[in-house]
Amino acid sequence: MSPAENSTAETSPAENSTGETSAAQSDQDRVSLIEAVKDLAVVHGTVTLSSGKTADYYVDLRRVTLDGAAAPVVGRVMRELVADWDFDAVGGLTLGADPVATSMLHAAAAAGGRLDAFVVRKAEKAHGLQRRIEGAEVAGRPVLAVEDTSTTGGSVLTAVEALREAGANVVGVAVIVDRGTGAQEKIEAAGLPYRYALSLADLDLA
Ligand SMILES: O=P(O)(O)OC[C@H]1O[C@H](OP(=O)(O)OP(=O)(O)O)[C@H](O)[C@@H]1O
Ligand SMILES: O=C(O)c1cc(=O)[nH]c(=O)[nH]1
Repeated sequence: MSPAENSTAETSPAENSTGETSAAQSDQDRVSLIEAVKDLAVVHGTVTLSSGKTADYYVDLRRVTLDGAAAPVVGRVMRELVADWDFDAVGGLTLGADPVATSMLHAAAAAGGRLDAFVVRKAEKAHGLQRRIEGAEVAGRPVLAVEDTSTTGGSVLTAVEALREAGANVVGVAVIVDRGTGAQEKIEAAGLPYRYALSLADLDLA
């Protein structure tokens, strides 16, 4: 088998031999992701959010990013969302960001590429190697900061601050669901481009 044939055989059904997702597959992935978020993650009722504010619905994306069928879709959709950005490692503030980053790592591998991942701890670990950022070394590298959902943008900006302190070049922020409550403005004010895969309108929450 030639190297080209071999690489085709190793790609996922969603990818062609160059690792690009076809337009039809992208559309199908987006529809699947919207369905998964609506079915698994949207919970109606009064909830207290990370920021301390209250809201009348919650989007528990961990139920999607840790779902065996939906997680690979998350990886493909998020890679496609930032396909024109240049980075070689991905991660964010634990815990919501972690499976988003690893889904992208696996999607890249399935497409014959490579993407490293890292986890930004909420606080530096007090024992062991006492690291704040676990996994791939980020110093001097172009990295993408991800999040499952953003409300105020505070969590992902905490990660961005830690990454910048560690010497990473954060190229942008990407999240699965944007709640439309000020994250975009805050992240852009920090000098970063911001993209989201799904808006409230996509989830019939607007
Ligand atoms: O944009 P923000 O106002 O920061 O809110 C969004 C954050 O809230 C949730 O995490 P949470 O704080 O519940 O912690 P967890 O990821 O450890 O579950 C979510 O996963 C985001 O990280
Ligand atoms: O702001 C938050 O804490 C938050 C909102 C949301 O919809 N989902 C979530 O996991 N966190």
